[in-house]
Amino acid sequence: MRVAFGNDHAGYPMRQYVMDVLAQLGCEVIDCGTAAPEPVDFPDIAQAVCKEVLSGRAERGLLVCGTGVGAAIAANKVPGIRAAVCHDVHSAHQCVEHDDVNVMCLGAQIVGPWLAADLIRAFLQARFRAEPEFVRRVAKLAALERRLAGERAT
Ligand SMILES: O=C(CO)[C@H](O)[C@H](O)[C@H](O)COP(=O)(O)O
Repeated sequence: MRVAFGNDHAGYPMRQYVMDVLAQLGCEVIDCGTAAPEPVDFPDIAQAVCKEVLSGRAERGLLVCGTGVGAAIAANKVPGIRAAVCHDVHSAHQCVEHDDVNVMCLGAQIVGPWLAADLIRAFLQARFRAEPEFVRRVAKLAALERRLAGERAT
């Protein structure tokens, strides 16, 4: 699987570890993160990762900031992106299975490396379950996004 990965400065300490986990899982990584500890702004990193996902160059996105929260807020501003902060393994797979999440966000200051590896594995191995209630709800998310975009334009 091709994965767009991005980290800000707060995610930087976990960067190499996450890259190694992705490599072990056989992923091809599109690197959108910072390779230096100097401060950068997570909205810029999130935007770059989301662009790769929306273009289809990456099947999933993975963002690591300090808490995962800022990255998720930023990613969810991008139409077509469904992002979630996941710090437990159940959410990491259910968010894909039920909600078709395409970008997972982690907090490098919140979870340790072993849990991060389990979360990444759970997220990447999960597949959307195209059952009527899940399809309907994801369609409603898209409809909500279109409606709000239309209201903003008027
Ligand atoms: O977690 C984050 C946003 O939710 C960021 O990665 C930063 O850690 C956070 O905003 C703190 O910023 P700082 O410049 O590292 O103090």
